Formats: sequence, structure tokens, C-alpha cells
Amino acid sequence: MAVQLPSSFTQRMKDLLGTEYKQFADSYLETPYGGIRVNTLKITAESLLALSPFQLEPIPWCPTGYYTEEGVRPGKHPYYHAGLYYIQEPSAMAPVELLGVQPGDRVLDLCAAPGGKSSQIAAKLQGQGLLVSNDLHPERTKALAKNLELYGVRNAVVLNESPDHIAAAFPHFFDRILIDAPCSGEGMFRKDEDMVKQWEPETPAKYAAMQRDILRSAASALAPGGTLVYSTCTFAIEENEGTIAEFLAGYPQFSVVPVGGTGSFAMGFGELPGTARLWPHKVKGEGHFMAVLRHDGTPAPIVEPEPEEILLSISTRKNFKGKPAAKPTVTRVEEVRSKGGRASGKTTSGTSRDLQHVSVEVALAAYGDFINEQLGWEPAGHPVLFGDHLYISPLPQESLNGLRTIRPGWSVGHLRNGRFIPSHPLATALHPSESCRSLSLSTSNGEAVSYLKGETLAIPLERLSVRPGSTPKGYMLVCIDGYSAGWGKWQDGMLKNEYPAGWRWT
Ligand SMILES: C[S@@+](CC[C@H](N)C(=O)[O-])C[C@H]1O[C@@H](n2cnc3c(N)ncnc32)[C@H](O)[C@@H]1O
Repeated sequence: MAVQLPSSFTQRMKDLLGTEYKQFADSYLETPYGGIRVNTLKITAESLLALSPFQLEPIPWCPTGYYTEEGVRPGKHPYYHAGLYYIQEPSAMAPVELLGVQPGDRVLDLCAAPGGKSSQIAAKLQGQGLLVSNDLHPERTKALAKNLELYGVRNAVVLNESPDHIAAAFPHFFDRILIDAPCSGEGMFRKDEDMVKQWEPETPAKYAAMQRDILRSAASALAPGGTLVYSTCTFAIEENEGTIAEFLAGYPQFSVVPVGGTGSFAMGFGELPGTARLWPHKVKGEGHFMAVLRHDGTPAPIVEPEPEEILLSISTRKNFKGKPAAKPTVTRVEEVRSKGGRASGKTTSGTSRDLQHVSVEVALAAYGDFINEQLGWEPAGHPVLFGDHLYISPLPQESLNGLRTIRPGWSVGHLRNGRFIPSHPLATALHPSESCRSLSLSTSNGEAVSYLKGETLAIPLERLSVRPGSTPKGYMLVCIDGYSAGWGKWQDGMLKNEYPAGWRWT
């Protein structure tokens, strides 16, 4: 066996699988499968297949997922930097396919970092509705926020909160919730030897307790009639069927929507028909468990709020449920700095008197000038100031009062010396037709890579696409084979590179 597995783990798997154990054990001799998932916010699966420089083979349970061949490095291609695909373990693409997300839904991804499943949900939302992506661990929310920016997501809020705080702030609010639970990770042993090193016989029980708490919070945040998908990448029954069975015993308004037993999905164990497993000896992918739970629609009980909760639910959230605010108003977010130096925000309903902050009027005027000149249309949503950074949020900001907010929405830019500087995520989320000025660089002659390395490029006027009535000088949406990747500034035949240092090709 290539991977040295703990003996108490192998004994448990023998007891679980009986005669199937040998096949299971043999699967550890195989190389793990690699995959990419097409980011349909930017490109269709058909178009990516036509463009793809590497062989792609469909993944049966995900219509936008493809296996990549061994040895291929999809992260080392300009299309990755243009956000055309997410590199994702094939089995990890299954849970979101079961969540049934529709454009316009309100979706909560409770354990979201680094954002694989959040970016998949965002693609299904197609920019409509709301995605709240949360992770408990502050460090991990950095990668989560960056991934949502790379993939051009416009309608996501990134939080760094405990699930019970989210449930208190959004009681019975979300149509769909994904819990991709922290787990003992046994299903990833073949792919990630660190998971094997961290595993102890007590690990599953420790995670099962955590999973129970997360499920309870999710139940309080789910709207009547809503759908909840619970997934893990482990084999332990106590973290899978066990966790779900215990939850159902305490929450009779939920039932399992069957997914198991057909296609690639194998049935779960015990008294829980309808839950599903992906086994590494049965499918081309790592081990996963999934359960789809549906709320029966019983109206949520009216609970007298604690005084603390009254503060949190300043009624704009109710407005959002019924009807969006008629006219967006700008809200300032007060910046707080955590021990690690990370900037995060807790929203406040008043206007900060901090002199370092630009005034709301100045920021909005500069933003208005920029979008008139550069886009010619106005992004929909609620403008939110976060220090001197402007975001367009899918939620009225009062909804985030008291919550540790990493990104209140789509980052569109910031103010420097009274001028509006567009953000990188504004560019990555734009289609070339949405910008008055754009330029496409080719992957075939090295110029796309030169741009991604931060180099200045000589670009003659005739290569630019400039909307009638606009001038070529100024911010240029730089695309790679027609797909937006970042900004440049064009003047007199030269393109000054605005691709951010932290994102560059190395
Ligand atoms: C399996 S990973 C999630 C992977 C992610 N869904 C994706 O597709 O990229 C589980 C995540 O749960 C987070 N986590 C751990 N305990 C948590 C809790 N109590 N509430 C929310 N998130 C938690 C971890 O930081 C970790 O990022």
C-alpha cells in the first residue's frame, strides 16, 4: 500500500466493508484523480472544451466538471488566472450538485474556505440572489475571499463567524444551506498524507460533536421548506449517517431526500436510506458522504428575541425578505483590526467620524464618475464603504450588523487622493462588453503570460476595442483570449500593467 494507514482505521474499514475491503485497500495504490470545474460565470463548458489546451473527460456527477490527465498542471495556464476553471477534487464537486441552487436563491455556505463549493454555488446563482460564504477560521477566509474574486463573483458576502451567530442574525432566512463539515478527512488519505498523520482513533468522535452543533445552527438559519446539504470527506459512520440520524431525531420537520443507490452514488449505511457515498474503489474520485435534508415547510416558531438579538435584527433584514430597499443608501463599515493585522469589519448604522475615512459623498461621486466613463452602466446593489474601499453588497448593510465581515460584497474600488481606483475584482467579474475599453491578449504568443507577470506591453491603438463615444486613453479591461483578467492603463501605444503584485505569474 502506497499510503501507510493507521491500523485502527483499517480494522474499522474491514468491519464496515467485509469482502469489499480488498478492493477498497487496492484503491490506495492508484494515483488520485485530478479535476477542473468550469466557471460558468465566465465561460460555458462547451467553449472551454473548445479552448482547452489539455484533455478533459466528463465527471459523471457534475455537468461542468472534468477529469484532467495525470501530470497536467492546470494552475500553470493563463486560463486559470482568467478564472475560467477551478481546480477541484472530482468527488468534492458532488455536494453542490445535490443542493439544487437556482438563480435568485439565498444560499449559505457555512464551512466555505477555501471556496471550491462556494464558487460552484456562485456559478449556479449566475449573479442573481445571494451567497453568504462563511468560515470559522480567520486565516482560511483570505483564500476564500481571493477565490471568489478570481472567479468573478459579484453577489457574495464573506463572513468569519460561528454558525450560531449567523443563525441569530439570519433566522429562517436561507433557501439553501451547504454544510461541507469539518471532519476527520479519512476520504482524503490517498490524496493528502497530512490527514493520515493528524488522524487518531478519537478524531471522528471529536468532529461528530462539532458537526452536531453546526447542523443545529444551520436548522435555525434555514427558511421553512428549504434544503440543506450535509457533506464530509470521511468514512466514519459517526460523522456521517450517525450525525444525520441524531439530527433527524431532534428535528422531525426535516427528512432525507433520497440521492443514493443510483448512478455513481452508493447507498449510505444503516437505517438511513437515501444518503449517499462516493467510494474510491467504486468511482474515479476520493471518499465523500452526502445527505440532502428538506424542511417540511412548517412555519418557524415565533421566538421572543433576547435583548441582544433585537439589536442584531434592526428590521432592514425583514425589508430584504419582503421587498428590497427602494433606493440604495451607502453604509459605512467601521474598520477593526484583529490581532493578526487582518482588516475586517463590523457594520455600524451611524457615520464614522474617523478623519482617515473619506466622506461618503466624495466616494460616491468619484465612483459615479468612474462607472459613467468606464462602464456606462451601474452595478446593482447596496454601496458600502469599508474604510476608503467601496463594495456593492447584495444585502442592505444593516443585515450584517455585529457580524465579522471579511467582504460585505463585490469590491469595486477605493479612493486615492479623491480619485476612484478600480479594484482587481471589478475587472475579473466584467464581461468585455460591459467595459467601454477592452483589449484581448493571446495565450499563443506569450503576451498573456507577460501581462500576468506584470510587464508593460506595447499595444497599438488598432488592437483596442473602444465603445463609440469613448476615448482609448485610460483604464483598459485586459482579457486573455477574450476573458477578463485584470486592468491595464493605455496611453500612446503603451499598456501600463495594473495586474496586482500578489496575483502575478511566478
Ligand atoms: C471541508 S473544509 C471546507 C471546504 C470548502 N467547502 C471548499 O469546498 O473549499 C471545512 C471547513 O470548515 C471550517 N470550520 C471548522 N469548524 C467550523 C465551524 N464550527 N463553523 C464553520 N466552519 C468551520 C474549516 O476552517 C474548514 O475550512
